[in-house]
Amino acid sequence: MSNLLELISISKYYEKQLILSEISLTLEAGTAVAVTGNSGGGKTTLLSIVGLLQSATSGQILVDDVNVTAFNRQQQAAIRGRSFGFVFQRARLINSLTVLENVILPAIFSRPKQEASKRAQALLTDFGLAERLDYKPQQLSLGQLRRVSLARALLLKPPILLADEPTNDLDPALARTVVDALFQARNEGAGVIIVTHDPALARQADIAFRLESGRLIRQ
Ligand SMILES: Nc1ncnc2c1ncn2[C@@H]1O[C@H](COP(=O)(O)OP(=O)(O)OP(=O)(O)O)[C@@H](O)[C@H]1O
Repeated sequence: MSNLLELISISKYYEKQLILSEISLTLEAGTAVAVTGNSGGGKTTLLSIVGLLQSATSGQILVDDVNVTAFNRQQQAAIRGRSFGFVFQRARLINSLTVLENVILPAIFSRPKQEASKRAQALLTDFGLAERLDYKPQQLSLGQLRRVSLARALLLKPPILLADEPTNDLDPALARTVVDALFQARNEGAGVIIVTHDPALARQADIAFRLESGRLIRQ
């Protein structure tokens, strides 16, 4: 199996506070990794560093064996678009676009519109949002926003999926659908990192870590 992602001794300080301490992690294709830990422990910070949304104070990040640590913003944005799908707490959806348009957005330059629209509609239907295609993000609940964000993340079948508390705000049946979609992507070869408070979800992953005092401890 190939390494999709490698973190080498990543540390992060906010001001003088150490949040992440020398974290090393390898993500292989077709593997789901769960990260649990206390609230405020740095899980979201870790995920946003992995996704090149913010930089670490020290350490290296390799994506597909390329060291991207020193890439500029534009280069990192290109890697993000190509390699990552994000399912984050604050889904960055565009308020002036409909649900369907938001989900199709990542594909506008790379796919025929019809093909992208078909897959987007299929994903949104799977996630119980068939009746909401023409809604705007501000007309949706948090749980619905989370599912729109998951559909958008899955649209282009990215090699790496990063999910921050993907089952929050969802009832058990919908949580199951979302978790199934993430593991289906894993089965199709994606590397998936899931930050979660849910021990049952963490147990389902191939490898589970706990973030404790800034260190990643394998469970
Ligand atoms: N931009 C920032 N500047 C300063 N401190 C920050 C910043 N972002 C996060 N922090 C602090 O870093 C710590 C880790 O935050 P983070 O959101 O990564 O934790 P978390 O484990 O994801 O928490 P939760 O489970 O509650 O979502 C917290 O104490 C938080 O207050």
